Amino acid sequence: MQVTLRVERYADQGRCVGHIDGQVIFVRFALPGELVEVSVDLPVRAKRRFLTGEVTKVIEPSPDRVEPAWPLAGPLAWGGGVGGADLVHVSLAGQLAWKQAVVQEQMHRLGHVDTSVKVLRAPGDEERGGLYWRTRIDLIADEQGRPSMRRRESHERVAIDQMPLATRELNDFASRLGVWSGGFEPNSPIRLALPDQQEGGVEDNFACIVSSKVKAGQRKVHEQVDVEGQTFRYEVDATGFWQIHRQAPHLLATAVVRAVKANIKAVQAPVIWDLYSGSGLFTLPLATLIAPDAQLASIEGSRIAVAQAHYNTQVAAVGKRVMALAGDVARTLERGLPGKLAKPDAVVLDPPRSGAQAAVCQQIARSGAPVVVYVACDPTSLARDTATLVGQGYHLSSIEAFDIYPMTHHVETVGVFTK
Ligand SMILES: C[S@@+](CC[C@H](N)C(=O)[O-])C[C@H]1O[C@@H](n2cnc3c(N)ncnc32)[C@H](O)[C@@H]1O
Repeated sequence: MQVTLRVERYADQGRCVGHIDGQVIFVRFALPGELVEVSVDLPVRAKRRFLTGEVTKVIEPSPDRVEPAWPLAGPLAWGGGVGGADLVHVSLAGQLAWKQAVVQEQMHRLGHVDTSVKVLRAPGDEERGGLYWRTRIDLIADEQGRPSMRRRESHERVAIDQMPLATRELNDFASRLGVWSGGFEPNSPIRLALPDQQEGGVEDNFACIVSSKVKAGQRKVHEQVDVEGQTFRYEVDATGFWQIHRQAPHLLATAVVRAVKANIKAVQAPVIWDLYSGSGLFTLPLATLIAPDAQLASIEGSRIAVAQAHYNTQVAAVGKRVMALAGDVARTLERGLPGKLAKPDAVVLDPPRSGAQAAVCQQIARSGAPVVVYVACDPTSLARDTATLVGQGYHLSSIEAFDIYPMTHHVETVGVFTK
């Protein structure tokens, strides 16, 4: 079914909201204020509270609308439908405005906090037009063994010979390896990882992993992150979690260290928790830059990541001050941490998209930590957890957001809570 409607405002998941015959519709590739023609999706269930659909024609465009820089990622009706770039029709300034509006709205609606959030663009993204930022990509071999991406709303796979969200170096590296020419076993998952170019880097510092097997490079890649004038080095499993934007590790680790430093000035030997700590991106600078006698407990669910965090802290000569624990955060905190570590002066947490959720927020509050630095990749989860933390006596003392996922609706937010 095709309908014409006036788009009203931003909604979640990169969609905007409108109405047809009094019924709510969430529209992909739209912008507020536009008059658009929309193809309404076939209903998944007979009884629906709302409809979904996608723009097929723009009759009155928003000033924020641009031609998709990567047409394959644009609307299906224009030959797109591929590839995780749901804001590819929005100018870079418009993307920041969109993300700011969504974070503020979610904090207001679910967090019950009115706040003004500035969304910062990562250095270099403006010049690159919001493209060429991923240091990791995941593809899947199609039936002919070529690297491909799935077309939305279908089982069709579209063979690709470049990935414009990946850095130019990663695209070139894939060309040199012959990745774009195919030859893979159909349906194999392909992961490519290439750390951002760094001086004095390690030889063969890349990974091409196909169906969990290393086809080229190494399973462990080496990352360098500059934080407050110091360079930190990490060994990271190429199949595991690492911030994907080339600038994200630097931006987030800097924001976290500054927030902790600013809030625990007077404490001589602070105790810090780093929850959902991955391979230790924040653990290393926190252990090094906050105070010479700081003690840290990091908690992470992936055993491989914990082994790497352990290795990374040993190499950085802070291993004695860090207890790297493997396990579920809620269960580990329930069991309790030993001695001084039980009473943190600051808690840093960087949970997955679902957030920390009420139980962990309550455990943090029970620990008595006066400062909580919350790194969130989903504003909805952050807003829900904000409501819990505020209910436990914290207030949101600052919030900033980073556009480390240009061309997509995703946004990273760092909230600092104090009591
Ligand atoms: C967003 S990542 C952050 C990692 C790290 N702070 C970084 O920036 O590299 C979230 C991490 O939480 C871990 N994780 C997810 N659920 C968990 C849980 N319930 N308990 C412990 N760790 C968990 C994941 O394995 C992942 O490494």
